[in-house]
Amino acid sequence: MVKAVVLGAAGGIGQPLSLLLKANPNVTELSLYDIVNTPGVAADLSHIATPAKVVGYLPPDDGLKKALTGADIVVIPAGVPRKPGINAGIVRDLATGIATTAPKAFVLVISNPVNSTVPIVAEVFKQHGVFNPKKIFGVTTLDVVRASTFVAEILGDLGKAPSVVVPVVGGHSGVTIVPLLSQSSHPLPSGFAQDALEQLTNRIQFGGDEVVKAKDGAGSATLSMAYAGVEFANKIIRAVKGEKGLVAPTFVNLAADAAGGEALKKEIGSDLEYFSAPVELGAEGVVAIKSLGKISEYETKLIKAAVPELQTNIEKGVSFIGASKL
Ligand SMILES: NC(=O)c1ccc[n+]([C@@H]2O[C@H](COP(=O)([O-])OP(=O)(O)OC[C@H]3O[C@@H](n4cnc5c(N)ncnc54)[C@H](O)[C@@H]3O)[C@@H](O)[C@H]2O)c1
Ligand SMILES: O=C(O)C[C@H](O)C(=O)O
Repeated sequence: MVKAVVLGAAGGIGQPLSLLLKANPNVTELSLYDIVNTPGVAADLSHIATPAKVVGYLPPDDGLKKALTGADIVVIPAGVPRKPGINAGIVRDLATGIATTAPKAFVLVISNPVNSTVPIVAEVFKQHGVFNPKKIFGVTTLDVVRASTFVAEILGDLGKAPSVVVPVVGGHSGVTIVPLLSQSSHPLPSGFAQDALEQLTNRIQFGGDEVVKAKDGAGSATLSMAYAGVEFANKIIRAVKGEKGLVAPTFVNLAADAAGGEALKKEIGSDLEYFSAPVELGAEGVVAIKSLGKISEYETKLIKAAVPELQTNIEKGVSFIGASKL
């Protein structure tokens, strides 16, 4: 029995994400919460012949509390694309709901800027005395998905895209996104030039801009994000159901695994509180934060460039909650 909850379920990401969660036969309950339209989305999805019982909730009559009651996994795609200030308040309020109603749930944060919204969730949980770093995750899977696709394109065979694995570490915005292309399961063609490598890295780091531009500024990635979000959520659901050895890059508080977190800080040469690293998942959340392994000189430089930006983003999230207390 797995209850999944989507907060922001009527949005561009929320709807296809809810559809894909409804398609997972291991989900037995699916609660959809948004400030608009969830009854319609829920009625529509409820006709799909899969096990999940789907219910839509709106803010009146304690809708958030009802949606969250008994949640095992909460996915948050609520917010407005490219409006960090607005999203900070939305995520703070939703995190307060989770901390008071479902503090033991796995929380998967999609709302941007992930480098700041994850610390926001963590700070709210700390205020409520329910912080468990093993269960709060920033979803960076879209960067991983993009890396697989773009590498397969370069190899001239999109058929390989599903099997190309490239760890992407750091954070989820611009230069904080660090693809470890030297570790690609499918190596780049021999003689792949440094400037081509830099172009590919840049394309992964700024893949979001490509979509925003193509949509004429009317929105950002929604369908690929829903695909990526469910790829990560489904891994969490498999871990909750007892599967072992599942590893995925995700943005976590490094206290989630004290020894692994300390070792990672040494590797990146910084005592950042949060970082996206390959994480082993288990029924109780983070089992281990993995080493980055052997990385190239170029990737070392990319990490160096990511650290100060990450530090600023993390501090912004932490201080947003500090300031809200005043
Ligand atoms: N992590 C990633 O890789 C990634 C990728 C793409 C987009 N995003 C982010 O995801 C978020 C959503 O993007 P979208 O394209 O789906 O936006 P959208 O505007 O299409 O949908 C957002 C939904 O959130 C709802 N919402 C707003 N305030 C709410 C609240 N207080 N409680 C519940 N729901 C609320 C809205 O009603 C809307 O249905 C944005 O912050 C965007 O930047 C993250
Ligand atoms: O770029 C955005 O605003 C959305 C998202 O973070 C993305 O990577 O596509």
